[in-house]
Amino acid sequence: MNFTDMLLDAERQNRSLLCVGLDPDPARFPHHMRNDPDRIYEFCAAIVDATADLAIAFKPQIAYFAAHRAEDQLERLMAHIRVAAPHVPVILDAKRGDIGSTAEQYAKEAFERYGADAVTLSPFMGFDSVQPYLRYPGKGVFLLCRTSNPGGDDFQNQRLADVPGQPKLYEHIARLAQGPWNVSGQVGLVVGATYPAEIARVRELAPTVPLLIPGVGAQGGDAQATVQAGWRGGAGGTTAAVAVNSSRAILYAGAGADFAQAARQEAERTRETLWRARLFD
Ligand SMILES: O=C(O)c1cc(=O)[nH]c(=O)n1[C@@H]1O[C@H](COP(=O)(O)O)[C@@H](O)[C@H]1O
Repeated sequence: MNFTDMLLDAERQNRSLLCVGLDPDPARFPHHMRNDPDRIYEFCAAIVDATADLAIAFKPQIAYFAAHRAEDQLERLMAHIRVAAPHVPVILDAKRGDIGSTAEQYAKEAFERYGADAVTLSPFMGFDSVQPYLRYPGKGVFLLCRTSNPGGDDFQNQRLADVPGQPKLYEHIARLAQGPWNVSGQVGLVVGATYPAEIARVRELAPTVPLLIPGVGAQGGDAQATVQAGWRGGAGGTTAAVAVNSSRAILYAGAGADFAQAARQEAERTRETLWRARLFD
């Protein structure tokens, strides 16, 4: 099954638009595990087990593993997700972007070493930097488009004088993802939940691509506005997946021995809010 179908299938099975972000920070671990990077796998596996029936996707952030020399724990975690949640796709958040020959190595890392179903990429270096990922059949890529951080304005909101219609950079990226760059049919976009008006604009320009939308929870994005702007589904309509990511608000919902249960409760609450927001579409 290709990545886009996996997402839609997980949405149906788990009745969820919630992407559970796996950003393990040992300094914020529950008291009995605090500051112990050797327990990254154990922490994340407990979160996966507690939310396997609630997530449309899992999104491990690679820096949180690499910073602690914990790539081997990420490998184990990927293998664990395959067993504990075989119906939930995994988006490796790596935000790669490099010349083609180097991108080939990054693609191999994401798809062969870690076995990810999709990866996040920066489109800044152009199409040849994205192409190596598109050669992996069925694998997804999410291009950064309108990111959730305030500094996203610096480039993404600037107009491109040399492109017909003088679109903003993020609008141009959305058009490329919907059209000429989407040679694999598995290209999606990253749009921040902190900017619902821009999510709606991206949806207008890219009606059928999956959207990864981080920024609810710790960053304060509006979950309901996000879904209303980005979700396209239901009978007769265009079906385009939306995965709304929350990391810290779920991972660190509790600091006691019952942290996984606390994470589940927060995930359930967020999933419910997102799921109900579809009804206003
Ligand atoms: O690509 C991403 O996942 C991403 C893009 C973006 O625009 N904003 C953003 O926050 N992210 C990631 O999404 C996660 C957000 O985490 P929380 O703010 O804790 O929910 C982090 O892993 C970020 O690196």
